[in-house]
Amino acid sequence: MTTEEFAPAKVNLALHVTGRRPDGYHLLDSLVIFAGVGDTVRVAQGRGLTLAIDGPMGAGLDPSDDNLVMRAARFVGAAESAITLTKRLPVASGIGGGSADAAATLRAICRMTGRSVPDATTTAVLGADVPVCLIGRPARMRGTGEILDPVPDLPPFHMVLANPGVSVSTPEVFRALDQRDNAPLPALSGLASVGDLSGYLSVCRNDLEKAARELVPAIGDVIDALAARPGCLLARMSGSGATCFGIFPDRASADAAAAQLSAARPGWWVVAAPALS
Ligand SMILES: C[C@](O)(CO)[C@H](O)COP(=O)(O)OP(=O)(O)OC[C@H]1O[C@@H](n2ccc(N)nc2=O)[C@H](O)[C@@H]1O
Ligand SMILES: Nc1ncnc2c1ncn2[C@@H]1O[C@H](COP(=O)(O)OP(=O)(O)OP(=O)(O)O)[C@@H](O)[C@H]1O
Repeated sequence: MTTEEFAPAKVNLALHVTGRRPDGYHLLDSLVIFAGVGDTVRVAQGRGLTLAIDGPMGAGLDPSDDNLVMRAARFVGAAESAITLTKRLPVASGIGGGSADAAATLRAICRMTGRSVPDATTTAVLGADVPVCLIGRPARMRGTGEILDPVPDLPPFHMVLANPGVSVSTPEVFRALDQRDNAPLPALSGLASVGDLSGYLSVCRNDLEKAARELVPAIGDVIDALAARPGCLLARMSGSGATCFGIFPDRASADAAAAQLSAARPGWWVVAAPALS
């Protein structure tokens, strides 16, 4: 028997840094959604616990015991599992690929073995983004990532995700912040249309963007290039970067923008994808 789970990209539509704990971890207030592009985790019965990695973004990723897939498998006590990760999301790029893979692994192994999926909060030991990835639905994420609240239904919309091909170290970005006590997100309500959503987001921020742009100036080029595409309602960085997203009202405008951007910037990773509801 083989079981397969999709590991969708996580997108922080807004990310406010509201404080810092004594242990150095930051308090966040973030509107998180998922995109219809991601990695795949396949689990089959195996001898021992093994991991193989393929896919267009798999080359630089080590299938060792430290891989988040292996850590997640051990977390739920998997012993006899042959896991294959098909990596399509760029590594260390602000869209939570490793966390999404960990969450998909937890779901796949629990389904296969009949165990119940762990409570999301307990999975924060695997990484701050793992709980929200395990929930896998739009959420308001607070604390250091473990406080998750559902959000009112969001309107359908499409995104273009773009990454300049430079990996970014999350701890380095947090360390470089010059302000850590920003206001929380405004109340989430009245987001019936994509215009309402982009209006709401335009008064929010990604508080990691300034520090990330100082470390990786190409992030500014990506945001400018997305914002210049016809139909783009808002462009912003996700997570700690360097992937940025543009919001588009429909699939046709997102597909056209992605095609234009890929042609203009052949070295970038560019993809159009719907927001998952
Ligand atoms: C930036 C976000 O992607 C937003 O969704 C997450 O907060 C980061 O999630 P993640 O990559 O799963 O993060 P982890 O692997 O747990 O942490 C990497 C490092 O980021 C810093 N970190 C992470 C989360 C957080 N709330 N405060 C932090 O200061 C810590 O230095 C930590 O050592
Ligand atoms: N399965 C995996 N996929 C990606 N990265 C992994 C994986 N396992 C371990 N890692 C390591 O985790 C680190 C973060 O990678 P990831 O792609 O999750 O970053 P990210 O997209 O910036 O995450 P976030 O948005 O949560 O900050 C990298 O240094 C990478 O080597």
